[in-house]
Amino acid sequence: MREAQKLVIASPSKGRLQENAAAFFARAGLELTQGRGARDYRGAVAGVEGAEVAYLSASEITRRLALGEAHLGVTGEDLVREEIADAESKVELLAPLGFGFANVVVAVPQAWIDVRHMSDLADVADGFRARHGRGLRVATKYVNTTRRFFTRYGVSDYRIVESSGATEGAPAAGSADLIVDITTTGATLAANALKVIEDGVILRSQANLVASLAAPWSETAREAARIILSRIAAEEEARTTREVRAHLPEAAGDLLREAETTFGASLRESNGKSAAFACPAHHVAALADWLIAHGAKSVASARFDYVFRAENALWSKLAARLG
Ligand SMILES: Nc1ncnc2c1ncn2[C@@H]1O[C@H](COP(=O)(O)OP(=O)(O)OP(=O)(O)O)[C@@H](O)[C@H]1O
Ligand SMILES: O=P(O)(O)OC[C@H]1O[C@H](OP(=O)(O)OP(=O)(O)O)[C@H](O)[C@@H]1O
Ligand SMILES: [Mg+2]
Repeated sequence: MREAQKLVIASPSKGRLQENAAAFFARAGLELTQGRGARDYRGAVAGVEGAEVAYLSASEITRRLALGEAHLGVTGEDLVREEIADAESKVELLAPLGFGFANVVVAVPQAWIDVRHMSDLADVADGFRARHGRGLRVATKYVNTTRRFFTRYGVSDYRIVESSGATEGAPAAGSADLIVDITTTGATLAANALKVIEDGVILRSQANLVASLAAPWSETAREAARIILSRIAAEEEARTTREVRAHLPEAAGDLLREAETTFGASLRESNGKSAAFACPAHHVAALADWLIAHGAKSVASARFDYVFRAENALWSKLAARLG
């Protein structure tokens, strides 16, 4: 009974997301340990009471989140949209994680030279049965995603051929006419003489940190989630922010305020001779140039390890949904 009250974090145990997910938790200073039992695939979070880790495939993680059998998980948005009916009400996508990028696309044989847009595909579908005596066949494991997208574009006369592997081979093998599948580099599509329909990118997916709204959010689970999310948020802010220190002849207030608004930086301290900003990492060079142009003698930037805030944005987002 007490076990069931713990926070369950589901982390990919195999496939494309495994290594990056482990690295993501490690960066946040969360050491996930794996239990000994190879059958068990359960672990813990070092130093965080009340949390346990379930190592599962990305697809199984998505299913458990929907069922409320895991509280937090790392999985692809493509799987969330496909596997969870009414995803908005069952889970909360807390944060995109910057890895596991892949597009879910509609792809047809390159030989279909007249088919470039979804409207062309709708025309083909309409005339296909008259010409071939049967409707179009679409090979995919993204059944729900395909149905929603095809309906939106008025493609109606088709049949789905469920495919769980080597989907790209289906048209050449003669078991389907076109496919809906996930692609990153496009190499597999090209190797199978397929092309992506121009407006046929259904979803630009990446790995997300996802919370279940259906899970039993006991006090223990909430407290563990709050701690874990504050570390994740602190690491994320540290990774995307730099401290910028400038030695200025006179740290005029107007100048500092202009620096803040122009570069999205926030002034942390200033004392007439020097000023320190927290600045988005991608604006550091521009801010430094600008400060030097406005009289700074030197500008140095440094990384933070963690930036903890009283207001934890990730936890606030989740708490608001949990009520
Ligand atoms: N090139 C890619 N191909 C497929 N998935 C990718 C790719 N890049 C990132 N992903 C993401 O990784 C998720 C898991 O895919 P992966 O193929 O690793 O699963 P798996 O654990 O091997 O399970 P399965 O056996 O069902 O494929 C995808 O749903 C997607 O979100
Ligand atoms: O656009 P690309 O970079 O070529 O990647 C796309 C391929 O990668 C995935 O398969 P995966 O290697 O995961 O094998 P699987 O089908 O066994 O899951 C996906 O199903 C595509 O087949
Ligand atoms: Mg795969």
